[in-house]
Amino acid sequence: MTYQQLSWQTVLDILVISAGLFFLYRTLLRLGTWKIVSGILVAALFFVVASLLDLKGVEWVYRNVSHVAVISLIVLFQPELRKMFERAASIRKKIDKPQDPGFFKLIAESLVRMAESGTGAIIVFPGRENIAQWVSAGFRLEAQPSLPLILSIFDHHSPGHDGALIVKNGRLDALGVRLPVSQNERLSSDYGTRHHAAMGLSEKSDALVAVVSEERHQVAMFKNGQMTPLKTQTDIVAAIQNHYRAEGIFKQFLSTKGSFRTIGLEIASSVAVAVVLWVTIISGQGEMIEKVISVPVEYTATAENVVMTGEKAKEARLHLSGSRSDLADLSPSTMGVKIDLAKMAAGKQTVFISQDNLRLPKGVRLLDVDPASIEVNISKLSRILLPVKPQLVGSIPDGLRMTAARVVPESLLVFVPSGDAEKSYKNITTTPVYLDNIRENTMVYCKVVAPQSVQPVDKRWPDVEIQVMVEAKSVK
Ligand SMILES: Nc1ncnc2c1ncn2[C@@H]1O[C@H](COP(=O)(O)OP(=O)(O)OP(=O)(O)O)[C@@H](O)[C@H]1O
Repeated sequence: MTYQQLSWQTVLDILVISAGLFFLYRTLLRLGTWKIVSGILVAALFFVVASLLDLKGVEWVYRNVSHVAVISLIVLFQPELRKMFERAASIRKKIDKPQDPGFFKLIAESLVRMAESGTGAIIVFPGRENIAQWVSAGFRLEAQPSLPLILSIFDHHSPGHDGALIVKNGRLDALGVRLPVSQNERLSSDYGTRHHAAMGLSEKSDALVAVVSEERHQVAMFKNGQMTPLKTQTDIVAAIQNHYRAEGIFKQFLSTKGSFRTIGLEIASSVAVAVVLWVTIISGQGEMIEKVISVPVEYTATAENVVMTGEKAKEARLHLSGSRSDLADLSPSTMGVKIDLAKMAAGKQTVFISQDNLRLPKGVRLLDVDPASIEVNISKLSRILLPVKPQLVGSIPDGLRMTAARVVPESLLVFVPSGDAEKSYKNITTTPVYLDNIRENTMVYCKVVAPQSVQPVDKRWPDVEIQVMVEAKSVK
């Protein structure tokens, strides 16, 4: 990248790519998919190095495999992509906040009390996203929260203590709800299914899940696939209040734990990777280059009463300029020079080849063309009757002689260019008839063979019948 190339668009381009890389990394880190991502990053790095070293073979493999790889990645990351889109769709949705200011203290106190007494519990506080698709079973409660009610729900003598309690709009909405268990290795196997279930829902949605550990006598909060053990009631109140605060898209993405130093380092790395990508691949693809290619010249049909005569140019060499990626994708067969004969009147015409009669892709410019113009001879047509002359090849076998070669029809009505050339058309011929194998009177069907400038009046050439009559040579 030279200084001249450093426009505001380039800077914006790099910043957008950096932001994309950073958010992608953060999202995948939160979802615990970073192992796959690091594999992809190593592959990408390998490609960048190969590109810098100009290793054509490796580049070729990457270019050809990349389309399949993109589809595979979409399939592989389908759950993550779905989650990203769902998250984006629910960004504007309002969160169902509890209205009672005493709610937070009440919940925190219940959690602390249960931790002290060693009562296992899971309480779910949904965020903006609908969690219905992830949870199952459970019983509708719709009750006003109170300390005795929460404690009795999770009392292990109570039949409804198994499963999670869902809190919506500051009310106890349902109990005994089953959550999706996390398949991630992020949470140590020292934790049991309660913790893995809380982790599972926090990975799949933006819900906050509070867990009280029966064994550890400890409260932990799960949000965005991260577990945070909390010691005091004040910390628990703060965590729940924080969850209900309107979170902007940036905060959601930054919500994975990390110090300012780590986040700063990640942002700097994203910018660095974006710059390397831009310099090695993107700017390379956008670099303007020139290319010379040969393309076919195509002619449309003429008007009814005229015909094109004389030599026809078949190919033109185009000198083009465009970005490396645009020129690499050019296919000469689909971008020929098109000469429109439909509206041309009789006479000699010169058609200049320009961008207008070429089907060039957007962004590709025509610098020069050889030939610069094409001579087109358009002649009026005359209607004449031309005899059909059979094309007889070889000779009749020994002992036989040909007495006649009749053609049906004997002549055909044709259009020929009028003027001086008109008289040069003496006849039209047929596809060959090989005489060497003819031992008796034979009839064969042949096609008409005529120059391009001779056209049948009836639009299509009829098949012609050739009768070859033979007889035995008389021995003298
Ligand atoms: N998918 C689930 N959804 C909701 N709750 C679940 C789910 N799986 C297990 N639980 C709850 O977790 C309890 C079992 O907890 P377990 O002891 O296996 O987990 P743990 O993480 O070790 O928790 P603790 O530290 O409290 O022992 C079950 O009785 C049930 O109440």
